[in-house]
Amino acid sequence: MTVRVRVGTAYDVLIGHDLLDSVGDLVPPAATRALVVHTGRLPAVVSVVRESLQAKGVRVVDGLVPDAEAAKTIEVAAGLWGLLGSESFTRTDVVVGVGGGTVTDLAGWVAAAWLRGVGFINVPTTVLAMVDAAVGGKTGINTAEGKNLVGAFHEPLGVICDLDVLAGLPGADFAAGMAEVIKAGFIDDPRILEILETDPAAARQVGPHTLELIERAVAMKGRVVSADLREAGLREILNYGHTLGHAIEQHSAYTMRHGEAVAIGMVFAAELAHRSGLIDAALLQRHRDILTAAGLPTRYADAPLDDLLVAMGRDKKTRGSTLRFVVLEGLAAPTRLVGPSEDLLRAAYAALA
Ligand SMILES: NC(=O)c1ccc[n+]([C@@H]2O[C@H](COP(=O)([O-])OP(=O)(O)OC[C@H]3O[C@@H](n4cnc5c(N)ncnc54)[C@H](O)[C@@H]3O)[C@@H](O)[C@H]2O)c1
Ligand SMILES: O=C(O)C(=O)C[C@@H](O)[C@H](O)[C@H](O)COP(=O)(O)O
Ligand SMILES: [Zn+2]
Repeated sequence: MTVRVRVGTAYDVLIGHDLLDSVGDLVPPAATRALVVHTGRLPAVVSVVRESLQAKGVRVVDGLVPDAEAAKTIEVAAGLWGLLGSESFTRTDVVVGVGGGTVTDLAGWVAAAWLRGVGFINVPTTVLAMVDAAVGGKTGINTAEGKNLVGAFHEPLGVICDLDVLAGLPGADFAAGMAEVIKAGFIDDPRILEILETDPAAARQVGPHTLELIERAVAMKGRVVSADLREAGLREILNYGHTLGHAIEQHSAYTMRHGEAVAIGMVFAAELAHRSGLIDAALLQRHRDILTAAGLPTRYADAPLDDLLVAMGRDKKTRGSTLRFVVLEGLAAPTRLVGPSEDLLRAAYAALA
């Protein structure tokens, strides 16, 4: 069964099996070249994508990039722009990102900036990229000062989520992707939480609930970004857990997975909300229970809060020197906590130790 989630009126996210050879169908008829951005770690996947593009008469250029967060740098992006230049890519040509969220973020940004914007297609190969990174049009890279500080909103032409590729995904990466699915559960779709509470193994490996969990998370993200692509307001809810999460990722020099850092960040946000009288102890504990059952971290004490506050000062939700957190005022009821006191921040952080 293939599920199709329409995002806005612009594009579809396809979720199912045996979908890789349909990537070529997303290429606009005028395209003659495609840059396939990938890490070299999934040769069988890239080979099917390449053949699918070639079958449409498109010449494929290989854009090999480093694995994981090392791909999201200006140097790597510049290398790909060099390739696009030497291969004379025009505005009708396309970029295809095949990989995890780091690859789709990079590929999207390279496409967003090339000739001020060419088309790109995402072929996410991790749970995280399928449910979140490849969908919604946030593209970008990191700088030395922080996470995703340079980028653009640039929507893909389409997204192909072939669940077959998840068979070889390490358990820790599977669970890290589920952190974003759990995020979707807390901010919008409690059915996700019920599924994971009934079947905790679903957060760690492919199983009978994988399709439904991915579909629910994509549908939620699709609804939100369709209403607020450029994050004027509503879209901020997708940042639940990310204010502290991004700071922790950066502090770990990106040795901690994005989803793991977001898991800790969600517990921090829940602590802030509980200590502000917005949520009860049971909802706070539900965060810890579901994330722990998924094999995700909920404790953290590896950095002085003062260091993390510097990074949080560069969070995109910050206004001037005022930190703004997405918090819950109930299950599936996100709101904002604006300018929490230093005492509150320190107490919530201490509770993570
Ligand atoms: N743009 C957005 O809206 C958005 C949303 C969420 C996260 N992100 C970004 O996504 C990134 C994290 O993505 P990620 O968790 O996919 O990390 P990742 O891209 O680093 O992939 C994780 C690991 O899985 C490996 N891998 C990928 N597919 C595989 C497969 N099918 N089988 C075996 N191994 C495979 C990769 O080689 C890598 O080592 C972060 O940079 C984060 O900021 C962006
Ligand atoms: O799509 C969004 O909007 C999100 O916030 C989704 C997040 O899961 C994702 O990690 C995103 O890249 C964070 O964006 P940023 O604007 O905080 O860099
Ligand atoms: Zn995220």
